[in-house]
Amino acid sequence: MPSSLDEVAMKKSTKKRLKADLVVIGAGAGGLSAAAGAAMLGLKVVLFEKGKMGGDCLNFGCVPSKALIASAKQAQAFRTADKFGLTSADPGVDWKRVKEHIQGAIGTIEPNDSQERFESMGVTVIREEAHFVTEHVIASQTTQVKAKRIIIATGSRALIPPITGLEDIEYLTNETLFDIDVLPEHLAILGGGPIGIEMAQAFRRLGAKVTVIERSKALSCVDEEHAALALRKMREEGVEVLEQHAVNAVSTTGAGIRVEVQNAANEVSALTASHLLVATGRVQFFDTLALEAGGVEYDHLGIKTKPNLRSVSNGRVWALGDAAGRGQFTHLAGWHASVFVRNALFKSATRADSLPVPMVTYISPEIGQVGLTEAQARKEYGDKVKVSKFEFDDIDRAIAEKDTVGGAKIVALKNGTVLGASIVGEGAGDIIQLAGLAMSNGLKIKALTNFISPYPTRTEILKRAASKWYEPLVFGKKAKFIVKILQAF
Ligand SMILES: Cc1cc2nc3c(=O)[nH]c(=O)nc-3n(C[C@H](O)[C@H](O)[C@H](O)COP(=O)(O)OP(=O)(O)OC[C@H]3O[C@@H](n4cnc5c(N)ncnc54)[C@H](O)[C@@H]3O)c2cc1C
Ligand SMILES: NC(=O)c1ccc[n+]([C@@H]2O[C@H](COP(=O)([O-])OP(=O)(O)OC[C@H]3O[C@@H](n4cnc5c(N)ncnc54)[C@H](O)[C@@H]3O)[C@@H](O)[C@H]2O)c1
Repeated sequence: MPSSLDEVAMKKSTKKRLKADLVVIGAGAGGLSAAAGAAMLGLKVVLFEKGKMGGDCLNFGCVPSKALIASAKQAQAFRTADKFGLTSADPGVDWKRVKEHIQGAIGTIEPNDSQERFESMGVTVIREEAHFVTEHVIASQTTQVKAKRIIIATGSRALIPPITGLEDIEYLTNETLFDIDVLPEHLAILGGGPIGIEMAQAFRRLGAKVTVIERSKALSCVDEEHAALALRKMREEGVEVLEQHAVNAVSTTGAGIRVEVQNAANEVSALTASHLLVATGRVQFFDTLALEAGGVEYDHLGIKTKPNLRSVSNGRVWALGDAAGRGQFTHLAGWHASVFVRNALFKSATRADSLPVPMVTYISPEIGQVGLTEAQARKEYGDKVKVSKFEFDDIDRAIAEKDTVGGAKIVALKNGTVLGASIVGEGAGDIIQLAGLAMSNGLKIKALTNFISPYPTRTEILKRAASKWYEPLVFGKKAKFIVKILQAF
């Protein structure tokens, strides 16, 4: 029930007053999916967005980065055409038109996330910054809403590390990268996570010199062996990846941005780049939300929530997406919205961690990962773990397409329970979904052998990796003996 404090807050305010079943703060992947679901189920929803509808993914994240990667992939195809009997060429890169392509992709998707679309669903959209007034009441500059439930889906922003001189120079983040006027001559990238590595290969393929500076290991989030293969291929394309390198200081000189680095042996050197991208992770920002007024506890990871994403301290509040501090993916934010709808509206008891979350790194070769990596599984389950592998160089479609780099590995317990899978190679992000389906539905490795895979596809690799698991059994002495006996009947 609303407290008297809420009533006082509502009465004292001169703002427009509304009542809602659900207030959603943030119109990114998480907030929009939850708002749409609730509105379609007949709830009165008020949605606050202080910036662009669609949040990070549409405007400064997945969509522009994947559009850029698509341009870069085409540029690379020019260079490597010779292997198909075509004449290779150095692609002419028109950065202005590449940017138009990026904006075109955003523009095509934008209507799905637009204010008009949500208003047509019956959602009240307020394009202002929102904050808590009490545990029940959310306000923006013009409006105050008393809500039965509140969703915090406020996302994250680039974490800016405390590096000497960084605040005094003009550096780029994901919010400014896709707006730059010229293609960088030399792009230095701080951070070898998914953002740094994806952008490194894309800009290199478009013609920039690229140096990634990673303080520990690049792509540490995925299977070690597969990350090493992908990084080797990127280095062969000319991307410089400095691992175990700390950045001591940055400054602007006449020649550009000077980055002073120190390697693991404490040797100091410097490079000068035309542009510097900071991609050293993300941080949730709750500074303007007045969470204390809402009685919402949080820490450096995000809003403190129960396994069903409900706040530990204010039962009316739910946290979705990046703000929940449980991973940063658009598909995860979408799943969080589903967890909210199932729990809050259908009173089910779905946990946010009840399904494995796949991740795809959109480089060439692409890396798709779901569940535990081999190293994680061995650490947790020791010698109960068995790994089954298959390489693309024995997949006919890959051979026909002259792209046999990489392979698949399935990590399972010896009883066939799939713990994880990783694929490196063209199409990995699509292929990994089969493993995700199996894991999400408790299917054992046998299920990955028990379907007809169309020939010739790259997806066949998962079935071949799973079939390898059974090779000793199917083609072993025991099987041969049984077949021999059966021939007598
Ligand atoms: C360069 C880059 C590439 C990425 N690529 C991928 C990818 O390929 N695949 C993938 O799955 N993920 C990718 N991600 C991650 C993905 O973008 C995020 O995980 C996802 O956008 C999170 O969605 P969200 O709804 O939690 O937050 P967001 O999309 O960040 O939305 C939050 C919204 O809340 C608004 N907001 C914040 N505070 C307030 C307030 N007080 N009042 C009103 N509004 C507020 C913000 O303006 C924002 O619009 C990428 C991220 C980056 C940066
Ligand atoms: N394909 C995808 O799905 C995709 C693509 C991009 C981003 N994302 C999401 O966005 C999140 C953020 O990506 P990200 O790459 O910024 O972060 P990240 O946290 O994944 O990686 C940051 C990297 O920067 C390094 N680092 C931190 N401080 C440093 C410093 N001072 N100097 C040098 N290196 C430093 C870290 O060791 C780490 O390797 C990802 O975790 C992911 O969830 C997903």
